[in-house]
Amino acid sequence: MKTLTIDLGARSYPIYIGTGLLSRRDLFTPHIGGEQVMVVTNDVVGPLYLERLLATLGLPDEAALVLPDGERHKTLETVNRIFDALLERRYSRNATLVALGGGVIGDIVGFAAACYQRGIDFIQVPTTLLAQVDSSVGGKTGVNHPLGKNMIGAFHQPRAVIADIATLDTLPERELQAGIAEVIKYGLIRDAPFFTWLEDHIEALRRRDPDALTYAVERSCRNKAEVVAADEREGGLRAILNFGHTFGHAIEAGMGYGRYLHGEAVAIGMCQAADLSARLGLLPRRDVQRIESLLARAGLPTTPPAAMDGAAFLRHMAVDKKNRDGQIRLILLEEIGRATLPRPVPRESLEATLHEYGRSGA
Ligand SMILES: NC(=O)c1ccc[n+]([C@@H]2O[C@H](COP(=O)([O-])OP(=O)(O)OC[C@H]3O[C@@H](n4cnc5c(N)ncnc54)[C@H](O)[C@@H]3O)[C@@H](O)[C@H]2O)c1
Ligand SMILES: O=C(O)C(=O)C[C@@H](O)[C@H](O)[C@H](O)COP(=O)(O)O
Ligand SMILES: [Zn+2]
Repeated sequence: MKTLTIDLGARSYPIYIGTGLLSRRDLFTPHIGGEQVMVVTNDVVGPLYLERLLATLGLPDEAALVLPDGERHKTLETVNRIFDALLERRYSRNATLVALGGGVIGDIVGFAAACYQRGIDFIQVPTTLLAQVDSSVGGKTGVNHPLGKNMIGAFHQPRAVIADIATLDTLPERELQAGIAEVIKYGLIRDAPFFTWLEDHIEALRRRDPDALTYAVERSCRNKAEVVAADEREGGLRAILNFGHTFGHAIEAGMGYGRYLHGEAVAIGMCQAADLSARLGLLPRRDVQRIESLLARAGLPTTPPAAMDGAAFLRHMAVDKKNRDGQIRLILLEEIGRATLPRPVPRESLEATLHEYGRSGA
C-alpha cells in the first residue's frame, strides 16, 4: 500500500492506495470521530462492495443508504434523500459519512456532508478509476443544475481517501476509459514525463495491469494533491485541473447528463482546447496530433457529437465557473506538460475551433 498526504497547511489528510483496502478497518477507524457512521452508495456499487465494507466497519445493514445510480441523479433531490435519512436516524454533528462509489457518489455525499448541520466529516472510498485519480481528492463537492454542470456545491475536504485498486476489477470498460481521460489530463497540464509514460503504457492500463494501474493512480493523486495544496479554493493554479472541462461540461449539459460520460466529454474538450492552443500559436500542431492519438488509443472519443454545434457550445460555456464579468476564459497548453492559467481568447479563434470540430463531429 502507498500512502500520500495532501497537505493543506492547517489540515492534512491521507490518500491510501492499494489492494484489499476495503477490508482494512485500521485505515478507517482513525478518521471516524463518533459512533454514528452512514455508508452511502448506489444500486450498482452496493451489491458489489457494501456488505464487505459494513463488515469491515462492524456496522449493521441499517447504517447504509443506497441511492439510484447515474449522473442524472446528481441533483439536489438526491442530496435531500441523504438529509432525510440522517434526520430520520437522528444522526448528530459528530457523525461520519462514507462515500462508497464513483465520482457521482463522492460529489453528492461530500456535498451532503458539507451542508448537514453546517458540516460533518466524510471519508471517500472511490471505486472508479476516475474517482481514484481525481474526484475523491481535493474537496470539490456538488451537484448539477439543468443549466450547468456542478453549479451548486461547496469545498469540503474528506478526512481520508481510501482507494482500493481491486475494486476496479468490476468496472465496465467504458468507465475505465473515461477515467484514463483524467489521467492523461495530468500529463498534459503539468507532467510531461507522465504523458510519455502513458504513451508507452496505455495498453497495460487498458488491460488493467495492476502495476500500471497502481502507478497511474499514485502519480495522478500526487499531481492533484500538489496542485490543491498550492491553491485549495481555485484562486489561481487549481484552475489548470479544469483543462478541457469548459468544452466538456458543455457537452455533458448540452447532451443531457449521462449521455456522455464525464471523462469522455473531457477527452473531447481536451482536443478542442489543444486545437485552440495551436490556433493561437502556443502549441505545435504536431502535439495536438500526439494528444488526439493517445486519447484515441485509450478508446476515448476525440470529436463532439453532431448535435453540439458552435451555438450550443457557446450557450453552455457562457455559464462556466471560470468566466469573469461574463467573459469566457480557457485553460490552454503551451506545451505538453505545461498549461496556462484561465485566459480570455479571441472570439474568432474560439469559433474557428468550434467550427472545425463541428465539421468533423460524429
Ligand atoms: N470533485 C471532483 O474534483 C471531480 C473530479 C472529476 C470528476 N468529478 C465528477 O465525477 C463524476 C464522474 O465520476 P465517475 O466517472 O466515477 O462516474 P460514476 O460515479 O457515475 O461511476 C461510473 C459508473 O460505474 C459504476 N461503478 C462505480 N464503481 C464501480 C465498480 N467498482 N465496479 C462496477 N461499477 C462501478 C457506477 O455505479 C456508475 O454506473 C462526474 O459527475 C464528475 O463531474 C468530480
Ligand atoms: O479538482 C478540480 O479542481 C477539478 O477541476 C477537477 C475536475 O476534473 C473535475 O471535473 C471538477 O469537478 C470540475 O470542477 P468544476 O469546478 O469545473 O465544476
Ligand atoms: Zn473532471
